Amino acid sequence: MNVTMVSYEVDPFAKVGGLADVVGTLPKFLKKIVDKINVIMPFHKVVEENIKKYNLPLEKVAEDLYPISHSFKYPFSVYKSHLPDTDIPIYFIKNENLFSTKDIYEYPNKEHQTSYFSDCVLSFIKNYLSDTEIIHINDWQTSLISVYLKNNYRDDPILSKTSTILTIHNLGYQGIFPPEILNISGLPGYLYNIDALEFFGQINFLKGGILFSDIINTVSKTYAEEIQTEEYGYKLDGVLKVRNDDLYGILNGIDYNIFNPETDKSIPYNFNKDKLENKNKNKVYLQEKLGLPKNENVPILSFIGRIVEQKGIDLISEILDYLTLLDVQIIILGTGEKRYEDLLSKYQNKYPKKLSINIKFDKDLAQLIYAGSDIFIMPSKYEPCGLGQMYAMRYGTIPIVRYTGGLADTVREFSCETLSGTGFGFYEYSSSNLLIKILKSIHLYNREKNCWKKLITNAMNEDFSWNKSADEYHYIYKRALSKKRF
Ligand SMILES: Nc1ncnc2c1ncn2[C@@H]1O[C@H](COP(=O)(O)OP(=O)(O)O[C@H]2O[C@H](CO)[C@@H](O)[C@H](O)[C@H]2O)[C@@H](O)[C@H]1O
Repeated sequence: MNVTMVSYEVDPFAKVGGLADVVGTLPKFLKKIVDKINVIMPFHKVVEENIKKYNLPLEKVAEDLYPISHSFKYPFSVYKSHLPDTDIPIYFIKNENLFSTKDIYEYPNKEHQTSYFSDCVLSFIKNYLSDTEIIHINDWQTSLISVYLKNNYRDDPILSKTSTILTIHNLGYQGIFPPEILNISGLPGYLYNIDALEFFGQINFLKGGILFSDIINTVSKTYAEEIQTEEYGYKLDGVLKVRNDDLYGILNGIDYNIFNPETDKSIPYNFNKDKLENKNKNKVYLQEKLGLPKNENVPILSFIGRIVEQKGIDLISEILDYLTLLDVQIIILGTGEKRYEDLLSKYQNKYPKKLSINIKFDKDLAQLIYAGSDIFIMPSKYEPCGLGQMYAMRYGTIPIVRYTGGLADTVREFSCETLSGTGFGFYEYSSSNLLIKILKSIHLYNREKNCWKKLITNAMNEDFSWNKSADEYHYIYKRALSKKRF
């Protein structure tokens, strides 16, 4: 079984969110069960920086290649490296004009960039990775790959032999553009049709991925159900229901070797569940680093993530004033929508001794926050899987979540009576529900020390490694091979 994964982000070469973590780690676990695995991504500007930072090799393997159908007849070259500490090849599609923005999602005409990239990937696979049997695409940016394959290349002697899997990491982002993009991409005009890519007078790339991929999956079982409802379906629930027989939910894992509090080099004090005093030392180190008063007895609440509506930022900001009345410290790390960034930054000036608002992307600081805080809040409006809560639990930091999507599948409500459970959560999306769970956890932290310790142990005992999920991917790969849709 030969698999080629395609993604816009792969850690550590370019990362904005959880997609990068998944495509950066899943191939390592799939390697044990498939014959061959390759990864392809764009040569974003930041890739070069990270290749140097992580001291990884880079060689040019092809140049003067062209897309097959796309109307942009610009040449591209291909560079090769490997995923760190593995021999898994990763190929970068390079075109100076199309992938040169500092922020990887900043390019003004994203439909030009992503359609060009998708066709270039197929051109490269046809010429250099022709033994590929499964192309595993991710999110809307790579969705046109399935559309090209099942329309433009259905008679191509090499490409027609490949099966496709689409993983939806976030249905909230679909890639919706004016109809002219069909012509520019070199895709047939008949796709402007309600049963194909047409979507309220526009073209929807993700809809194309859903309709033309052999198998579709999303990143938790609950989210796979939720997206077939009007509330979570972002107007694609009907299309997803049509593909219900081929739609799976496979929970993401995390890399237990990298995210290991016992060996993690990015935190000053390593720890495990029997040596929690070192977790507190990380806390004091974190407080000092962020200019908060040093006190290992005050609970730290943290949030790490993209600062966007999805993540429940409005709920957090609604209760910040009240939280500062309590003896707690709050740390926020993230970037995203300017309106939320500005809103949070205002609180920083108001409560400098209680709050640390960090509007930036900083992987090392993220690790330190997972390790040094006590409670991790993730009150998402919707959450396909969520990795933050899993990292937090691995580092003995207790999650408070809204029970939706992957958060519902990974966090179990703790009870001091039965001593079972791994965190706290609520269902109805409201700031008072979030506040109640925060108050409850602070009460346990301060007054029920034994309960709290058991809760930490339970959270640290959870197994969110990739092994089980990699087996499930293996299963859907087999299904994709046996079931080609057209
Ligand atoms: N400012 C910052 N500095 C440092 N690190 C930062 C950061 N902001 C975010 N991160 C990191 O980015 C990752 C975020 O991953 P999540 O899965 O929680 O959310 P995201 O919405 O990006 O992913 C989407 O895809 C993933 C993968 O499938 C799904 O889990 C999720 O539900 C879906 O929304 C974590 O590793 C976090 O530590």
